[in-house]
Amino acid sequence: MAQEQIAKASKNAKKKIIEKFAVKSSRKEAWGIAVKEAEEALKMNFEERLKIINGKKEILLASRKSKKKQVVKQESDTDSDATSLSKPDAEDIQAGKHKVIKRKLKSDGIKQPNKKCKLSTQENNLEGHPKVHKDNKFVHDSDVSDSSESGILQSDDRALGTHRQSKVCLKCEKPSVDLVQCKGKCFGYFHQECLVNSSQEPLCANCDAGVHKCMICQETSTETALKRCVSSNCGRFYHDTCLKAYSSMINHEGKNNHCPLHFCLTCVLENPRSSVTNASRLLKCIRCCRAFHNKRQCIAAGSIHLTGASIICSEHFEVKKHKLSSTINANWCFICSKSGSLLCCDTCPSAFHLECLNTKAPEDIFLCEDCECGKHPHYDDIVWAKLGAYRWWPAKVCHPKEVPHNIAKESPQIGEFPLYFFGTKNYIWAHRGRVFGFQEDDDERTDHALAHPGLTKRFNLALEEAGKEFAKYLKKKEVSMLEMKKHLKPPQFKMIKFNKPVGNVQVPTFNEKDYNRCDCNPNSESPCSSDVDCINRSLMFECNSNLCLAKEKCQNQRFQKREYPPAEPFLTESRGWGLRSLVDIKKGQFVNEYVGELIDDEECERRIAKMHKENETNFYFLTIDKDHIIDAGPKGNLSRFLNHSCNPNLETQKWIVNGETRIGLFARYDIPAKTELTFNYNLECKGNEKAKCMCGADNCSKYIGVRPLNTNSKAKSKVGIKRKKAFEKSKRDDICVYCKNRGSEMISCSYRDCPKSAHYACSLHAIQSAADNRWKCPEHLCEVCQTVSSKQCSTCSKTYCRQHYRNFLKTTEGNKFICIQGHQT
Ligand SMILES: C[S@@+](CC[C@H](N)C(=O)[O-])C[C@H]1O[C@@H](n2cnc3c(N)ncnc32)[C@H](O)[C@@H]1O
Repeated sequence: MAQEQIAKASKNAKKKIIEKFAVKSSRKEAWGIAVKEAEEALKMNFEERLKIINGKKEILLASRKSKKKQVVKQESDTDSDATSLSKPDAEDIQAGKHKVIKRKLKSDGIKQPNKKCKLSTQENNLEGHPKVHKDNKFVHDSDVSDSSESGILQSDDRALGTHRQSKVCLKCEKPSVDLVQCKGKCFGYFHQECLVNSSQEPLCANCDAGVHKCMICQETSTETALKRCVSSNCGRFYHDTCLKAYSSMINHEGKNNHCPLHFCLTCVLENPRSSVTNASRLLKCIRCCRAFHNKRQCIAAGSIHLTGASIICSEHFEVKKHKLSSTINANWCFICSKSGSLLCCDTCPSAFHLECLNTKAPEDIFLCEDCECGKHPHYDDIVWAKLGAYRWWPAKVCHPKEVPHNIAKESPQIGEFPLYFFGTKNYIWAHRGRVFGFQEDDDERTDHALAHPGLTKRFNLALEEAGKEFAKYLKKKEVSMLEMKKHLKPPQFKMIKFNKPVGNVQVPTFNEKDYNRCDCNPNSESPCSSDVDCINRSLMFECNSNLCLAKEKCQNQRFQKREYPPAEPFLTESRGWGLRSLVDIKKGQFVNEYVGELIDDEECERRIAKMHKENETNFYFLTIDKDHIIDAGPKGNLSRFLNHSCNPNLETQKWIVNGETRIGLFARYDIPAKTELTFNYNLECKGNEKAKCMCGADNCSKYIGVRPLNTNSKAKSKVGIKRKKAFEKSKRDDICVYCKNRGSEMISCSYRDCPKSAHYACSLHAIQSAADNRWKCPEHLCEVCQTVSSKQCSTCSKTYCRQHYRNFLKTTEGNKFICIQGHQT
């Protein structure tokens, strides 16, 4: 009874206002009365609203019904003004052809765009009051009641109203400020009546029964079979396998075991290899594991806002038979653009040849990669859209806030969003099953135009408009990408200064006795630099800071002093993060040391297997020798961001620093500031086998670790071997200095430019007894103590170290050395 009175009073008040306005003679008086009555009417609305807030649903329904009646009346009043949607290509399609399409669509069970289609025109709606042609209206009665009954509000933020601060009941999905938190493990909120009545504590049915729904596969399992998100107050459950499969599919591992509801899916899909640092609030889907930043470029179009933090995402769109809600697939392959027998995605228009996908026909339904990851259209996307018999037509995905009033107020189904058709200026509510992304040059498809000689002006206009909008869209996207990249931080790792041995890995302890002091004059301008012939430097030994006579002036302690030119990680186009220098670098300059955990081969294989299992694609293993591998994954320094290139600007060199072998990166040529720094991974960087190389170099071998094409001697860089001058293989002796035979597995003498080689097996004893684990041919070892020699007899090539040479060598007139004992001439 009360409702009727309220509705009647409100109607009367409005009527009176209009009447009073009509009285021209007593305008002032009428104005006064009108204001008074309008106030009353407003008050009435306020009361109405209060009642709604208090949960008096009947009043809400009554008010909606009365409003709807008005809309219907308005529609019938404006019949004559409206323009109906002209079929975009009606003129183009010859009658027969058109019929064929119609028949096909009919047989597919797809509804034709008829008088009930969801359309309107901009001319009528953008300004002033909306005028909707009867034929263009598409609000189904069922839609309105559907949404109100399921508690789903419009996707327009304005509709949130008092629900912004409230929570959502996880059973009936209605937002309310009056909810009780379940005392079980789910931490969910429910209406009292939605909880289990029998239990003493407030418990939801799932917690009461000890079962929960996996937010990924949506199947219910017992608590023991599921894993709960570690985040406090999250309480979402997942099957471990589902979580792993999902993480690898979207190429993102939840930080510290947090579930996917703690990162923005859109940001992750756009930058899978980066941790997204934008901590702005996330809108979380109450039905699944998807969350988005509360920004129009992040949120999936068609998601329904329930509260300021909860949505039902567009993934939950359901095909309804009575609506234009089925998916229409393209009749060409999205890879090769040709027609034929196609595998159609179940939820979007994409279609593929099995051969193009290089896969077998799935037994179950097929979802394309984008749909599987949950990559849905976003607001402002320029798309191709199809409505029944109409041809694929360029359109824009609009935000419900930005469409004409009469379109916006229509209550959409979850997953539906308004589309604006270029050229025709029509609006329609659509879903992801009817749209696919516009691409660069789509507006210049002249072949398409040629295929349809009768192409209408309107279609051309639509293409032109879409092209312009798309260019704007790309520009905007680029700007926002750049902006986003500025806020992105590289994935986290622990910064360390030196290699950290792990497990059984041993590093040699430094013994001062084994150290060879160089001959450099400590008083010279730059002792131990590349300008002077420092014996340690030539042998790729660093001088010891305590023992080198040059002390602080010594220029051969670059690893120890960490003399790295400043560099910064940056996000590359296709290779994840890379490193670039902030200053100019000179040829031969020490750039960085590759540091990380020092592991053995066994541990390395174990780590690689684990990473392969988890579909990890970034590997940070660099081999020093078969027992020592550096893993810069968990711990390292900036060098871990160095990407591979088939034509790199850095090369690796093995140096001995206080008895330990370390790997340094040195410039192959002058490198200007802001250039990406790269080195050739060769086979020394494990884990990248078969990985496609995206270095873009002219000589790229297409795969990381495969020898680059057309390499010249300059481009060759072998990890761990420094050669001051090009060490061309052809110039090397291929006869073993010990057994005098040729053969494979030869190693080269590490002394300067010495061309001598030996079989690995033959030289093993020498390597093992060498202080630095490196082989030098016997010629370069002191005849007495087998340490590195410093002087050599110019006649017989016998060599002696600094301690012993005076006993065995004498200087000749020509300042050469010769054995004291002399030689037979
Ligand atoms: C040492 S990490 C380099 C840093 C890495 N890009 C990142 O984002 O952390 C090596 C990994 O980077 C990627 N990568 C390096 N160079 C590449 C290249 N030329 N092409 C494709 N991927 C590359 C591969 O995934 C490789 O396993």
